Amino acid sequence: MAASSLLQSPHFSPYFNSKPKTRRTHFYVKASSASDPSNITITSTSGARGCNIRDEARRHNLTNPQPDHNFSAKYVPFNGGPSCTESYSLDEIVYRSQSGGLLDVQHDISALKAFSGSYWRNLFDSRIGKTTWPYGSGVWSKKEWVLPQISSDDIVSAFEGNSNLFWAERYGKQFLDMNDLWVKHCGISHTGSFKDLGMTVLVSQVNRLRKMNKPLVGVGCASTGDTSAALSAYCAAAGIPSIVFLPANKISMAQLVQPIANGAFVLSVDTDFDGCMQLIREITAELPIYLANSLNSLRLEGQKTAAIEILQQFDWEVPDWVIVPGGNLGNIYAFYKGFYMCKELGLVDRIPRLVCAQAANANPLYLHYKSGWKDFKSIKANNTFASAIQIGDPVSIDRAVYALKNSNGIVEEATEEELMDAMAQADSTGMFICPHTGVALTALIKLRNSGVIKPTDRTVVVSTAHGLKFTQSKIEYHSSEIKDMACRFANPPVSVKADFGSVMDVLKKYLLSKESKY
Ligand SMILES: Cc1ncc(COP(=O)(O)O)c(C=O)c1O
Ligand SMILES: N[C@@H](CCOP(=O)(O)O)C(=O)O
Repeated sequence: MAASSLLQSPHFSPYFNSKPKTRRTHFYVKASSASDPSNITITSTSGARGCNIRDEARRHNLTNPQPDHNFSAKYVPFNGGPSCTESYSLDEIVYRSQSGGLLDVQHDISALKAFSGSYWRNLFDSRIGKTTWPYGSGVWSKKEWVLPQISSDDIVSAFEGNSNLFWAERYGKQFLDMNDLWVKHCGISHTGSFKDLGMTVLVSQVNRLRKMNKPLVGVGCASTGDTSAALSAYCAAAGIPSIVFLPANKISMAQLVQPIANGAFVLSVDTDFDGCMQLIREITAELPIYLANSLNSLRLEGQKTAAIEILQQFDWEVPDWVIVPGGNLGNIYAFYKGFYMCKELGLVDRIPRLVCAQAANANPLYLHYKSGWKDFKSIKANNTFASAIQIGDPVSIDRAVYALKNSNGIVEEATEEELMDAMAQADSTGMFICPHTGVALTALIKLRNSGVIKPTDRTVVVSTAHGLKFTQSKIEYHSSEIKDMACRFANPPVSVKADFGSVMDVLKKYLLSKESKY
């Protein structure tokens, strides 16, 4: 029987029919060799009562050794070209190429290509909605494409990913005359941002390196708030010390309290994010602290799974546009890489056009794009409500330019008023987005107004963090407290005396105002 039909067979959805709390039956795809993709069987094991999912996976691996596949990955210089021979094992501690350039994780594509696009689609689909370790994670459900060589036992996961792809029906129709607008809610996640996707990969690899007795005492990052939250949570789950460098008074309270609560060593540094980034790079070169920012290409391997997930959620149909807010610029490349791998390995036949959206107060990529990609200049980023992307010297600038050039991409920007208005309008249709998503929505509004994005184009806006991390900006907006901003969509609470007549008066006024709109 062909692999794809086996995977589609009713036997391959064991969890819907079993009673997980008492006794589980696990089904595994087993390939005897990567060079013979047709030689795949499905075997099952029965879990004993009371044992946990990691134990079950461990026992399964002992009794059914992993197939002798050839999947592997290594570091190579980013965009090094076919003649480049420089490479490093993922078990080395290295962040830069010999020439000082960025690195990329390169997979053995020919080994992955031994399996068809439909094999991969079916395999990934078969893992959704289960609790099998580690595939219950949206990241590790694509393990073969992420870190193929890591033992499942070393993985540190909060079953991140599998985030909601929300059909923005009312927002699309009411504000943009669009019928097929979607918001990928990457911020509805373990620590409230897409950073969890990359951090599970990085911390898992650190866990492995520490077990190999590599000299790593802790893991560190510079952060505008979300990377530090994710790093500290995953490190805490694994019992690994984390050290975070935060720009003093430039991140939200909700973000600041996350690493504090998770037991990180928190340094509040009197500089901006770019200053913190410079410092952590210097420090990690001197001390046995592993660098967790997206300069480290391991992170992007996890983040790219959000792109694969979007395709999967559309039943492997490719959207026309994907809009991503950009700061340090790792994520826009991660999306490109995820989409590109799906095309290269035959899961889909094209990739979407990418849009990177920046705050006008922190827009070095936008300026570079507008100059026709002439020489890039870093800038001093100004304060923005989209504080997590207040970055003037993005480490992944080369990756972002590559992603945009190769996806026929566009860069847009949003002023403070535009991003706050977009956020308020989106919230008024039932979302509760962060200001960075407001930046992405502003890009969409501009591209719809100019006719670049058509009403029927299937468009995905990537929402990168949970709105609850940024309540202060919403409070200021709805109190109309922001200097030089009209706050056109503010919806302040109405103070009313505690008597029947007063309440009736304000309610009648409110209901009349609603009635006049019909
Ligand atoms: C909420 C949020 N959105 C967007 C971004 C931008 O992602 P990147 O730095 O990968 O461009 C960040 C971090 O930089 C972020 O924390
Ligand atoms: N927004 C980020 C900035 C750092 O980005 P990274 O992806 O390079 O870690 C944050 O939350 O710190």
